[in-house]
Amino acid sequence: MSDSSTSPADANIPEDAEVPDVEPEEADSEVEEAAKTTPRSLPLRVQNLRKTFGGITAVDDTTFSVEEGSLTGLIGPNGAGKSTTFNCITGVHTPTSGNVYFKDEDITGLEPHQIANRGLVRTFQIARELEEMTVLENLMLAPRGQLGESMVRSVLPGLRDDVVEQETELRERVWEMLEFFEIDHLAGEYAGNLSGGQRKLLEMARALMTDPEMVLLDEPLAGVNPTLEEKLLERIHELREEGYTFLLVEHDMDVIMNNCEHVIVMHQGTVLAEGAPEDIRNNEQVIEAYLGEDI
Ligand SMILES: Nc1ncnc2c1ncn2[C@@H]1O[C@H](COP(=O)(O)OP(=O)(O)OP(=O)(O)O)[C@@H](O)[C@H]1O
Repeated sequence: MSDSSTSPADANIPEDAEVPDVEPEEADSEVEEAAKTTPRSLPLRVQNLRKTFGGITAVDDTTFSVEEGSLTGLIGPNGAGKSTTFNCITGVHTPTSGNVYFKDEDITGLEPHQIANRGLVRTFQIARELEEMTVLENLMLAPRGQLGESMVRSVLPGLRDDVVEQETELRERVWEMLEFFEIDHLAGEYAGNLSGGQRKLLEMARALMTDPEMVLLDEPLAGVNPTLEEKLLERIHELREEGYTFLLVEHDMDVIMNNCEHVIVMHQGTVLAEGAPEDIRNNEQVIEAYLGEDI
């Protein structure tokens, strides 16, 4: 799904260009060392986030960040404030106080579509109106800023060439996405007829059609059978290798512990602990918060 582009190695280098006098082996190890020590950037930063509903404090002074290109898990017992945090990040709720930054830009209080336009999206359940459309139509309608829709073409004779071209490109991208998620055989099926797992694949494909940099997944595996679960996780890992960043809320601890490289634990509206899965699994405070549930 990544664009094919010219690699630096393919670039034309003039014959008389000055070449640094470094032994190749030495240069390699320097690059490797730099990669190990250079911290990755933090596209998402949540700072002192607070959200109250009347007298209930759902999120209370929550601060965390997510590293670029990571698959980070957000966990916590029921009522810990995970969904409210998600909703504050993606513009569904306006925080009572605190800030959300995406790529160093303050996105606090923006509308969901404004946040999506900046490259931060979440998956949404397929709404009723979309259930009455085919899988293909669902994806055609998903991307931002598209001019060309089949419907527009049918009502506007003599569309501009650039609009037709845009629709052709869009169609190609939709088929690429359908094939990537292995749901191309369902292109003509109404979304309302899909199984729970197939819906999750479509939800994720819809989110990716907006060309995001970061995807927030709220329980992407709920109700998904093991075969589709494996497929979905494989796709998430492939996308992460391409550079996408993921924040994942999931109740299934095995999924979190086996797939995420960093885990943030919320409890009573705030961050209780964060770290590598093995550290979280052995963290006394986390074990206590889950009251002995298996983690
Ligand atoms: N719209 C709302 N109105 C009133 N209280 C709310 C609202 N949304 C969430 N809450 C309360 O805020 C607290 C945190 O809820 P939230 O759904 O964010 O937790 P969660 O960690 O996602 O829980 P779960 O894992 O059960 O989905 C809970 O006490 C919940 O009852």
